[in-house]
Amino acid sequence: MAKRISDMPQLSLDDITIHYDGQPHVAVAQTSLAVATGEFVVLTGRSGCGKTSLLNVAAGLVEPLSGSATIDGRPITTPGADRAVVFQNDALFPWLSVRENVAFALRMRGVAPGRRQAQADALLRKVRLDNSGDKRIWELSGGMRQRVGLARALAAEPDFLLMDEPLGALDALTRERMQSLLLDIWASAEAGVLMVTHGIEEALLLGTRIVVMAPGPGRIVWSRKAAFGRRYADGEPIASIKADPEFIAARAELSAAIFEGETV
Ligand SMILES: Nc1ncnc2c1ncn2[C@@H]1O[C@H](COP(=O)(O)OP(=O)(O)OP(=O)(O)O)[C@@H](O)[C@H]1O
Repeated sequence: MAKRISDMPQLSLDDITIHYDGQPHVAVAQTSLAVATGEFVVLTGRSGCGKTSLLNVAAGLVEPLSGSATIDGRPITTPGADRAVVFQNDALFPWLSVRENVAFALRMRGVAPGRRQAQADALLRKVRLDNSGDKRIWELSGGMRQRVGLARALAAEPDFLLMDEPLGALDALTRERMQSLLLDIWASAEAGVLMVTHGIEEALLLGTRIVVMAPGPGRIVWSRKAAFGRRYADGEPIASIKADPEFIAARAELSAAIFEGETV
């Protein structure tokens, strides 16, 4: 059943400061970011500016020194079923088949045993792994593994999908296919997405909002809305979007925002 707008949750990070034990400086200083259902927020910026740290606060994996992390006012203190996390090298269970990896997440959600196989297969179809349910994890390519990780994340029916460089380890062609898959999934999942990437074009192609962080201390320095993903999802060829003067200008703007003030 479709959710009403008023039921749709919002993930809020307010005035977050992160300090790791033993470090002389804070990793992230007084940073605020919100993600609503239906948004695809892309977090980018130079290495070490605190992107993963901020995402990990949203995931409930890192506790901030100060500030508040909430979903609809409820504090985030631990990982929860309302958020699914996808990492670059997702830890799948190698002793289970592809289908069993996804079914495991369904079991965690309390889906009855008799319904898990059909639901797992439906999720595998969604990530275009229709005929791979019986395969073992070691038989899969990197891109296929990432898709199993995505199917497993979707099995939790999360309100928020938190992804840290999910496509970082993939070759250019697989990466492009996965970008379009991520857009399909986002369009159908009724979830809010927060994704970390180093890819400038990837950020513009996927994000409804792009947020740039800079280091020293980690903080947000730039943000803009984007609508290229809608065109991509509607079937416009990637080459045509990338050739659009608006895309070219946005890419230059984003690149300048990322590298502004860089001294090395
Ligand atoms: N577990 C940790 N313990 C100590 N310091 C950490 C830890 N995790 C991150 N840091 C430090 O916090 C700062 C921000 O790191 P973080 O990984 O969040 O940045 P990032 O923008 O995601 O970097 P990258 O793009 O290289 O992945 C860095 O200075 C890093 O060394």
